[in-house]
Amino acid sequence: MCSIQSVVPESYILPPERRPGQHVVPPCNTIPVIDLDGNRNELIQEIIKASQEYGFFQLRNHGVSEELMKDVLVVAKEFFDLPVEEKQRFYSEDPHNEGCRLKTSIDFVNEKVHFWRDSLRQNCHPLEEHIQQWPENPARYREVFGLYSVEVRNLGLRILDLICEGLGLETGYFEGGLSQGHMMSLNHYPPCSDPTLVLGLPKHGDPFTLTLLNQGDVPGLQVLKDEQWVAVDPLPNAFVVNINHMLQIISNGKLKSAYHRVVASNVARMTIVSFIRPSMDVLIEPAKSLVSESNPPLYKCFRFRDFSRTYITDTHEGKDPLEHLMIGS
Ligand SMILES: O=C(O)CCC(=O)C(=O)O
Ligand SMILES: [Fe+2]
Repeated sequence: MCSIQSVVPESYILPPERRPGQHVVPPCNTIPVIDLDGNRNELIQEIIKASQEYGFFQLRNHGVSEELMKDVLVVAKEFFDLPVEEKQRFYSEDPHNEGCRLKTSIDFVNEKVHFWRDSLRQNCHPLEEHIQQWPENPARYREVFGLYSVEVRNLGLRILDLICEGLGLETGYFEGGLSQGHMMSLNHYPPCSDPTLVLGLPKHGDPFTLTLLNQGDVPGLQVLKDEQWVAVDPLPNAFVVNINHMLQIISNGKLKSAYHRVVASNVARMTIVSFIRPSMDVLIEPAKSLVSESNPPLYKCFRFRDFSRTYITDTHEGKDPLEHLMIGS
C-alpha cells in the first residue's frame, strides 16, 4: 500500500455512515485483565466470565517473555520496511491462496472500499512444514517468529484447556481438529493523514477458535460492547485474547465472539495476531454435553470448510456470518 500520503486516496474513503468519524471512543477500563499466574480455579472462573460478558480479555503473566513480545514487533516492522522488490514475491491478491501471503486491505480485487492495512499471513503449525515458506529477510525472521509461534500456540492451547474445564466439557475437547492449525497475521497499519475517513479493519468477528493479539503500544483496536464501540488500549506485554465464532457455536452461545474493528491513526501501528484454528474437515456443532431439552442447540452441525467459504462472502455483503447456521433459519 501507500506508505505516507498527504491525501487519503478515494478508494479508501468509506461512505459517511461507515466512517469512524470524529466520535471519540472511550477507552474501556472494564475489559477484564487476567493474570495467568493465579489460582487455577479462580482463573477458570475469570476467563469464563470475561468470555461470556465481553468475549475479550487481556492476559498478563502469560509466560511469553517481554523480549520476545517486543522482538516480533521489531522484526515485523523490519519486514514491512524492506524495499518493495524484496516483499513482492510474497504478494498475492488471490483470497484462496493459503500460503505465506502478503496482501493489502482484505480482498483488494473484490471489495468496494479498501482498508488501511497491509498484512503478511503465515501458517505456523506444524512449524517444520511451514517455516521454509516464510521470509528469510530480515535475517532473524525465521528464528524469532519460529520461537514466538511455538510459545503462543502452547499458550493458546493452555487457555483452551482452561475454557474446556470451565465449560464442563470432557478433557481434551479442543485437542485435535478444533485447534489443529495456527495462522499468524502480521498487521501493518501505515500512518494516515485523516483517520476519520477510513478503517484499518471493518467490523468483524474472528472466524476460527481463539485469537491471541500482541498489539504493541499504539491504540487502534475497538470492541463492540452493548452496541457501543469501546477502545481496548494497549497494556504493556499483555495479550488481548478473544473468543472466535467456532467457540461461540461449540459453547452453544454461552461464550461470545464479539465484533471488533481497527481504526487508523497518524502514527504507524504494527500488531501480531495468532489464530488457533480448526482443520478444514472438522465438524462443528454445539457440544453434546452442553445441550439438553431445556437448553436446545442454537446452531446446526456443519463442516468448517463450508463455513469458511460463506464467511468471506457474508462479510463482504455486511451479513452476519452465523445467521444461516442458526437452527430454524
Ligand atoms: O490489529 C488488531 O488490533 C486486530 C486485528 C484483527 O482483528 C484481526 O486480524 O482479525
Ligand atoms: Fe479480528
